[in-house]
Parts: sequence; C-alpha cells; structure tokens
Amino acid sequence: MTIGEKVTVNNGVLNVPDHVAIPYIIGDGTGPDIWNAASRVLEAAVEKAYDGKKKLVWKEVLAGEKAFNETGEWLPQETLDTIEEYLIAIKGPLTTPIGGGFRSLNVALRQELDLYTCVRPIRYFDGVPSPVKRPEDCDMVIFRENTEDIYAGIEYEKGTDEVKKLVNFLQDEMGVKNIRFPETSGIGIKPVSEEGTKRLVRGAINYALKEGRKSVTLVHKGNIMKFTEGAFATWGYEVAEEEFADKVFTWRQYDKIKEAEGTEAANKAQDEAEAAGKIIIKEAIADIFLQLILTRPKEYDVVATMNLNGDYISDALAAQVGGIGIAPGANINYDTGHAIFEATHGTAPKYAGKDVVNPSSVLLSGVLMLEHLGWNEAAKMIEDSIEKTIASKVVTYDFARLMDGATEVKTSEFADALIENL
Ligand SMILES: NC(=O)C1=CN([C@@H]2O[C@H](COP(=O)(O)OP(=O)(O)OC[C@H]3O[C@@H](n4cnc5c(N)ncnc54)[C@H](OP(=O)(O)O)[C@@H]3O)[C@@H](O)[C@H]2O)C=CC1
Ligand SMILES: O=C(O)CCC(=O)C(=O)O
Ligand SMILES: [Mg+2]
Repeated sequence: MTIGEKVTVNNGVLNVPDHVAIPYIIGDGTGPDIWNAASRVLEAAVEKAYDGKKKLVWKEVLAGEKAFNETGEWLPQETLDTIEEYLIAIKGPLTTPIGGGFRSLNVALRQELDLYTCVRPIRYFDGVPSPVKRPEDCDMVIFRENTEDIYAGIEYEKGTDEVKKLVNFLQDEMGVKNIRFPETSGIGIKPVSEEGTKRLVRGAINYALKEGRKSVTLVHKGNIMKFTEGAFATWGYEVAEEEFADKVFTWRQYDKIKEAEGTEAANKAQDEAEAAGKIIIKEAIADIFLQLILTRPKEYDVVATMNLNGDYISDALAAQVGGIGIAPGANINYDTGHAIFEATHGTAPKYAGKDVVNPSSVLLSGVLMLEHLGWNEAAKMIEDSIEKTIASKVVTYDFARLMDGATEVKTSEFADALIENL
C-alpha cells in the first residue's frame, strides 16, 4: 500500500510530494456514486500522465450521514483537524435539512477552515446540450464570498425568547418601525465586512491578472441593502484602486472622469485602460445581472459577489453550459493555502445509489484540485477526455435526455469511457 505524504505550504508556495495524501469526504445521497466514479478517473489520469511516478493517495475523513452512523457526530473534530493538517481535500455533497435540524455541514466546513473564497468556473464543453443558443459565449469564473452574509446562519426562529429579545431591541432601542409582523417573524442577520469583502475581491483581481481575464464584475443588491451589499461594491472598488492602481480601471473612476470632463473623456480613459491590458472593474445589480448573463454573457468574465448571490448565480450559470452535472468548485483560503474542492450541486437524493448521475462536477472539481497542486498535465488529460467522450455522445442521463442519438450510460460506465479516452 502506498503511503501518501502531506501537502505543505511555505511562504504561500505549495510543496506537493509525488505520492500526495488527499483527505476526501464521500458525501451523502449520490456522493458515493460520483466519488467512486470520479476518483477512478483522477487516479488513472495521474498514473498515465506521470508514468506512475506521481500518485493520489486517498485518505477518507468522515462527515454527514456516514460520520453520524459511525461516530454519532455529523462533523467530527477529527475531520476538521485532518483537513487543517493536510491542507487540501475534496468532498462529495452533504445533505442539509430544510427549515430545522442541524445547520449546513458544507457551510460549517467553509467557516471552520475559513475557506473564504468559493471559486466556480463556468465553461462550455463542445457538444454539451444547453438551453441557450450560444453556450460557448459563457466563460465566467464566480468568486463567491464564502463565510459571511445571510448565509452565515445567524437567525432566530419565530416565537423563541431570542427572537422576542431581538425584535424588542430593534423596536425599542433602534427605533425600527418596519418589522411588518413582529409577533410572527423569524429574523436573520446579514453580516458583510470590509475585511471579508476586500480579501475576496483581492483574490478575484489576482486571479483575473494571473489568468489574463478582462474584467471583474462586482455583483450586489446595494441599492436596497446599502450598508451590506452596497458597502461590498464600495469596498471592492477601494481594494481595486488602492492595491492594484496600475493594473485596473474601475467604473467608479470612469464616473469621476465623466463628471469632471464628460462622457467622451471617460470613454477614452476606459478604451486606453483596455488597450493597456488593465482589468476593468465593473458592477451590476444582482437582479438585472441574472438577465445580463443570459442575454450578453460575453460581457462578463470574473464575477465577485456575496455568499447568497453567488449561490444563486452559480446554479443559473451552470444551467447555461449544460447543467449542474458539470459544475465544479473550490473553497479556498488564499492566505493559509487550505482548500476543499467540491461540486456545485447537492446530494440529488432521488438518484442516490442508482449509479446514474453525472460525475463530471466532482471530477472537474478534482481537475481544479490537480491544477491547484500544479499537476496540470493530468488535469488537461481529463478535460480532453471529457470533451472526447461527450463528442462521441456517450453521456449520463442528464445530457442524454437533451441530445439526439446519445448513448446513455451509467455513472460508473461514464467513468470507464473517460478512462478509456484518457
Ligand atoms: N455543497 C453541497 O454539498 C451542497 C449540498 N446541497 C444539499 O443537497 C441536498 C439536495 O439539494 P437539491 O436542492 O435537491 O439540489 P441538488 O443539486 O442535489 O439536485 C437538484 C437537481 O440537480 C440535478 N443534479 C444534481 N446533481 C446532479 C448530477 N451529479 N448529475 C446530473 N444532475 C444532477 C438533478 O436534476 P434532475 O431532477 O433534473 O435530474 C437534481 O434533481 C440538500 O440537502 C441541499 O442542502 C445542495 C447544494 C450544495
Ligand atoms: O450546504 C448546503 O446544503 C447548500 C450549499 C449550497 O447550495 C452551495 O454552497 O452552493
Ligand atoms: Mg448552491
């Protein structure tokens, strides 16, 4: 049995051993179906790309139903400690009950390890069925803040002492008059901070610069939620202008030039910035953004947004390039080097154990992981194989139902085809 070694980090640079130990959480629902398929493809690609010199050595850690059944805890401390120690992990989806019960384990992992950025690239693979006319125009990378916002789970249930205390405080001490039904309200709190926003937007701009992207769009609902979502835009512009002064041109700068010198001068300044290869920092209000990504996707590139907006935008954009079965993601702390890779979708419980769902989301999350480790050859091999397999119309049910002449295969058979096509 191969013993894997840990990834370490030194001055922000990852040190990746050839036989690398990667903790994984198998996940609930369809988690085992997709993990068993995807892990085989990842192993085979690494084996082939490096002639056996490099190896992924999986180390199972528990969370969710399996953890509860085996340890009585949904998210054992040992799991958090292991990921903390091993730096890089990958996971299947975990179930979160609706309206009660325990809070999201997925969110808990992000919060506990301070994985403040959720990176979700949206790209089109040729041949994938899509509901839009030009899915290839959609090439965006979402940077979703991952630890704050209404998503942090600070909320109080209707009728409890806590909510009564909070409502009384808001009404009596803060002069709030517009809680419409104070006796029957639950209350949620939305923390959005300057530090949290700036580290997220900094990561998005660094990514845009490194990857030669053209713009970063700050997506918010700041017209309505002025001191949270509106402040997100303000702080986003600030970090761009203060820390990347010679590398970006912001719409806030555009507006200032327009006010002082007119539209022509502002347009000229933006044209010059674009010609000089500067990243344009734009903004969009979240509601219209959902229309714009459908009607004018070419205008958007890197997207920086808060937690809940990012959640909604991720699934909407995934649909444009073929659906949630092919939507990968990574939760990253750019300061400590910690990262957990995971699909955008959930546990799809109605398909659990049926060996039918598409393993591409978790597999492509594994591709992001390989790229993060610097194992780009294996990553590229898997992407090429996905392209080739889809081009041959060998696909899982989600694509088969929208494709003419497709050969519908099971999750495990799709993995076999991918390995064959590596
Ligand atoms: N990070 C995580 O671990 C996440 C966990 N969740 C949790 O997952 C549970 C279920 O959530 P739900 O809202 O149903 O969302 P899901 O993403 O689990 O499933 C919704 C639908 O998406 C499609 N789908 C999902 N996964 C795949 C796949 N691999 N291949 C093809 N199609 C897929 C299916 O569509 P169709 O019916 O059209 O076939 C499915 O019915 C909840 O407990 C939720 O909290 C949700 C999101 C993320
Ligand atoms: O944690 C969950 O159950 C849902 C999370 C989610 O939808 C997401 O992070 O995209
Ligand atoms: Mg989601």
